Amino acid sequence: MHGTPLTEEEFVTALRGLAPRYWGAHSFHHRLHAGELSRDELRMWAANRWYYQCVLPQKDAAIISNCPLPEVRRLWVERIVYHDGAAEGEGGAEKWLRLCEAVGLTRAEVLDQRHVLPGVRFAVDAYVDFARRKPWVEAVASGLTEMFSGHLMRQRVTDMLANYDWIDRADLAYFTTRIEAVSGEGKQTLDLVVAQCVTREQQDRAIAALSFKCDVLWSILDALELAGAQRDQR
Ligand SMILES: O=C(O)c1cc(C(=O)O)c2c(n1)C(=O)C(=O)c1cc(C(=O)O)[nH]c1-2
Repeated sequence: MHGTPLTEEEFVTALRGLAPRYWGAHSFHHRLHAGELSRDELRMWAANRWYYQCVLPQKDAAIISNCPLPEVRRLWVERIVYHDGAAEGEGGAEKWLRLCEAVGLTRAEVLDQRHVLPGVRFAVDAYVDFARRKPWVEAVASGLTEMFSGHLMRQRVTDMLANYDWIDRADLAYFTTRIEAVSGEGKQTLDLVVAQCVTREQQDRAIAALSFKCDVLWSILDALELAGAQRDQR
């Protein structure tokens, strides 16, 4: 049963209301920010998050392939170029690889995904699968976690520089660059979702999509936390 549509303000408030379920609140992120991760845990975090980073262009390509609107496809293609770069050795993915190297991983061991945990693979694959199967607006709405990520990434840069004295600002270029991009992208995504979701059913589906994405991100960190605890017991 779907009732009367929410006003724009109510809809945005409902979306933002999911903030407590965002991965910024996860204990693994708390430990990461507080400087409590061992070097090995930091390496596992970077190598596993690589899997998320490297499928993002496929997720965005799935949105494009399901979207009949040229004006949206034109916007969305920029996200693919952002991560993949306009040429070899450029783009977000390359910056993530440099962060991996800064925490002590070789490129080869990141690229062959040997450290990717089953739970992380499951969660990330579910995100791509969601974008392939669901109507494009829902897939776009699932990316609204970016509304919450700017603040978290800013905090991460400050905290990691303060709490891991062997990490330099240059090592965190992925985040410092991303912070700029995310404020624009987050607003663009929100405007698009608000414009497209005008019935209560569409609004409810968008809220459910964002809730699903919060679960995806949370599951990534659950898997990392559990793997760390299991290593400690050995
Ligand atoms: O560092 C973070 O906490 C964080 C979170 C998120 C997010 O909330 O999904 C993204 C990113 N970073 C990010 O760098 C990024 O490129 C990105 C793309 C997307 C997406 O769903 O399309 N989320 C995120």
